[in-house]
Amino acid sequence: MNTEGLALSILLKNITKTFGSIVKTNVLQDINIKISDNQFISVLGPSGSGKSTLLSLIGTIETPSSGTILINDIDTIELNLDEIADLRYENFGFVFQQYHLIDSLTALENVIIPTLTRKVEYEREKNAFELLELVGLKDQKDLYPFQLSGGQQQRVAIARALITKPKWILADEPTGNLDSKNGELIFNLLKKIQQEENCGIIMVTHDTTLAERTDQIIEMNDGRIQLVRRGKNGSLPITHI
Ligand SMILES: Nc1ncnc2c1ncn2[C@@H]1O[C@H](COP(=O)(O)OP(=O)(O)OP(=O)(O)O)[C@@H](O)[C@H]1O
Repeated sequence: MNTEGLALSILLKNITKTFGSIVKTNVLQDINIKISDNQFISVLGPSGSGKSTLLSLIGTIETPSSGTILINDIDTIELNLDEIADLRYENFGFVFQQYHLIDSLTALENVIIPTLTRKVEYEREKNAFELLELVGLKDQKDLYPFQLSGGQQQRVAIARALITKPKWILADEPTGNLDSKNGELIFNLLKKIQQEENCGIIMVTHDTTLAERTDQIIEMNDGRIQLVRRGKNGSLPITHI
């Protein structure tokens, strides 16, 4: 595999994930993957194949049962909980199928939320407003989630994921609750973010047509990576090792 010239930021080596102590369920096995910076990657596979678990492991929300995860050459196993939280904050923004906005806060306030426990060098409100502008919602900044459509709520959630200036957006079925028009809009927004904000995207999806439009597709089945292949326009190195 030729990854010369590309910064490698995520490496998963010999990963397994088992849930349960008495009744054990092997959810992921033999996961070996290298991901270079700033790619748009989709994860496809049947329900229960382990896509969300893989995303949670990459985002350091879950820990592997065995194997190694390196993020920017840092072995996550070596880190304590505070260090993991810092690494997660600096590298990952999360977007979910259900938007998980706080009902009692405005769009702008929802975007600011992830920064509140942190010291930041930028002006929170100004930055949040600029991100709402980026996702096309500056005029809706003072609206509450119930006043926004599903697609608009997902755009707020994407702005919220970007406020920490992450290196990666990890999106778990971001278009899963949306009709095809809004799904297309969210996909195009993620593509724009990849291109303009210098941010990689890893997106779990059931939508094969959208997946084909990403740089690389990781196909999963039964807890294993079956295939890693380029999307239709992808020209980047394959990441399966
Ligand atoms: N915390 C947990 N405890 C026990 N089993 C779990 C846990 N999380 C996931 N699983 C099991 O792991 C398997 C993979 O789940 P996962 O959500 O990763 O699959 P998925 O491919 O994302 O599925 P879907 O497309 O339906 O969201 C499933 O059988 C699920 O029941």
